[in-house]
Amino acid sequence: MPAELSPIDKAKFVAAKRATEFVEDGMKLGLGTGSTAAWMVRCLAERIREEGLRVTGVPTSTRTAELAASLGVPLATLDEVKWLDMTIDGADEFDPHLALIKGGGAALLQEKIVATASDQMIVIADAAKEVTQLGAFPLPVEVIPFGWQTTKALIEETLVSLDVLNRDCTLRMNGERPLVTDEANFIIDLHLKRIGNPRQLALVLNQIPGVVENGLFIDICDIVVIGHGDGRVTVRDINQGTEGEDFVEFAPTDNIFADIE
Ligand SMILES: O=C[C@H](O)[C@H](O)[C@H](O)COP(=O)(O)O
Repeated sequence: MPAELSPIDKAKFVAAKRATEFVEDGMKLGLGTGSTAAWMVRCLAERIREEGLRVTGVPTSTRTAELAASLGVPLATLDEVKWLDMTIDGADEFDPHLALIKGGGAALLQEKIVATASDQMIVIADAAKEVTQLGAFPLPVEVIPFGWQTTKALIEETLVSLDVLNRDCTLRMNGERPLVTDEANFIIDLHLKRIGNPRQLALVLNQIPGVVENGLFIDICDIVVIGHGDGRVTVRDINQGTEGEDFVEFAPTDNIFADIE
């Protein structure tokens, strides 16, 4: 068990813990990917152990699948369950409309499919992820490896025509080699000077041959749970137009650190 969590990890933990309180017995649940989503999987596993909560999780990456399986969270594929009650996932940025940039962990494709197939998407994030305008975080785009350089050039041309390109797009690397996603694709990160119209950008990007999906999630997220390092959580519901503040006791048990060195 780590001696002390950093304030940012505490913020992620409290957001994740609060979000798992939305989970009800019998739910089919999309399990997001990333460091914040990993806390959610740990908190969920704790509820399963302690309360006998019954859920079926649909993971959005092999990483999440391995973590959830190792902690005893029952899993199924999306094709087995077809539709989900809720997805809980992290984000790289969220704006006042709860539009998101996702894909910093290269899992955006499965994440978008799973979130879209859910009645409700809850995003969990530390407060630093909140922005007034998306786009400071490089926008990840998943492309097929065939002809990726041509696809990248077409993306850049499109961004120039929309007057949003800041500097050349970059192929995401894993050491010396291109990073390969769970779907055996590559990721191109887009460096934007501004997002422009995110809805238009998302549509235009997906029309470029070779592009599989982009990391803009628009009108998908319903609730954001924002964690703070002192244990406060802000719950913002875009459909209800409500915002409330809570406090989550920061008392993680030894069990919750079981998979952490
Ligand atoms: O591809 C990865 C996902 O979209 C993550 O949910 C996102 O990058 C946030 O990750 P983290 O919680 O580690 O900041």
